[in-house]
Amino acid sequence: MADQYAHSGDNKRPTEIPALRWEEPPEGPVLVLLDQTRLPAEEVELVCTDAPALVEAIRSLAVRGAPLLGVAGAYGVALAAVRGFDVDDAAAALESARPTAVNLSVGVRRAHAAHQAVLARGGDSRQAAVAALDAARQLHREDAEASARMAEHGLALLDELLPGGGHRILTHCNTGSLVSGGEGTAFAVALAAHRVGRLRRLWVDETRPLLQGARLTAYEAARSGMAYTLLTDNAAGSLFAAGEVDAVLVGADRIAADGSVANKVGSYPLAVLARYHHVPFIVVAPVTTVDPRTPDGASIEVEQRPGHEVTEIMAPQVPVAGTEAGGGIPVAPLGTQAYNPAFDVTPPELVTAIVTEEGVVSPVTTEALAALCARSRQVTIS
Ligand SMILES: CSC[C@@H](O)[C@@H](O)C(=O)COP(=O)(O)O
Repeated sequence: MADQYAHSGDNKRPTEIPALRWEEPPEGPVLVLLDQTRLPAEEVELVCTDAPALVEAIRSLAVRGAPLLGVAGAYGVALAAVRGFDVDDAAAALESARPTAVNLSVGVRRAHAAHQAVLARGGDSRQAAVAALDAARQLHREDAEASARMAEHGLALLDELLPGGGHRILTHCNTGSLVSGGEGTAFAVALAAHRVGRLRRLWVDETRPLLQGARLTAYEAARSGMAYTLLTDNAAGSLFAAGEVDAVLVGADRIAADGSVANKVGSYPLAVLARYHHVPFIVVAPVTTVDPRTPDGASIEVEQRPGHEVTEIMAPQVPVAGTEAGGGIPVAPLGTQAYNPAFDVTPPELVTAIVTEEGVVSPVTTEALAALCARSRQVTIS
């Protein structure tokens, strides 16, 4: 395919964009988020001073992506604790802010458990708050480390599956430093391939309806200097048919015990296309995304988002109160019903491999995933 479709990012700014940070100004501790709803047009920060503000930021997707939701949730518990709010209430509200990404509840529970453990030992609320914050910081560091190890394992897998090099990788949604304490999941693998000169091109699905691919992945790809090309989600079929895709790399929001993968809606059709065209479909996710308590794909709760995200474009993320409208530009007749699941589920038989920081699972089976979880100190098998 002709190179006029490619965009070589020429912006050599740092590739790691801090998606969130903890700050302690004189007025009191805050969690500062890069507002992802405003990217790429503006780099605007959102300052959360309490858990309800963070819950709203999570619902509106100002902060998003499975690993980062876990880190944000943990800091949210710490924020409630250090500011003297009810920590149990905050933890419950944060955990239920979005249902599909298991990492959110993993992060919230980890900081909450650290807080509770100190109280149970007779510690005071200040000591308990310090423990919650330490747990959040530790999770943040672990996420960065996991990201680096996933990139190593993922690159080795690509080299094994595609020995010729010059990889043309298709990705969906956004999985880079905007969703992680490090360089992300699937995007981190593409970045690793780019750094060693083996990425020929990153194909970026725009990811309707909220355009995480166009707005965020293209933003990250441009910053990294890699060759990338944006396509509408429904152009992926013709790209496969033209023989232009060597591998698909996506992240995950929850991986059931049987290896079913919930990820951004549109991932499942890519897996079907990949199988038809004999292209590997690779999922990259930290071990915390594997949820042994969810037995199979049918048991994964898929978040349903408001219809206006489909019937309008450019809607502000805070909906217009008391109406179904989102305040954006209508692209469908008023009153049109919309089907808007945020995620879909890919069955394990369509997944070539799951890359984690603990290594690669391939073929994807219940037994192999259970062994992975048993090896990892981060996942407790019930
Ligand atoms: C590493 S990120 C994996 C997933 O969280 C990502 O692909 C995704 O689906 C994010 O969805 P979002 O609705 O933007 O939070």
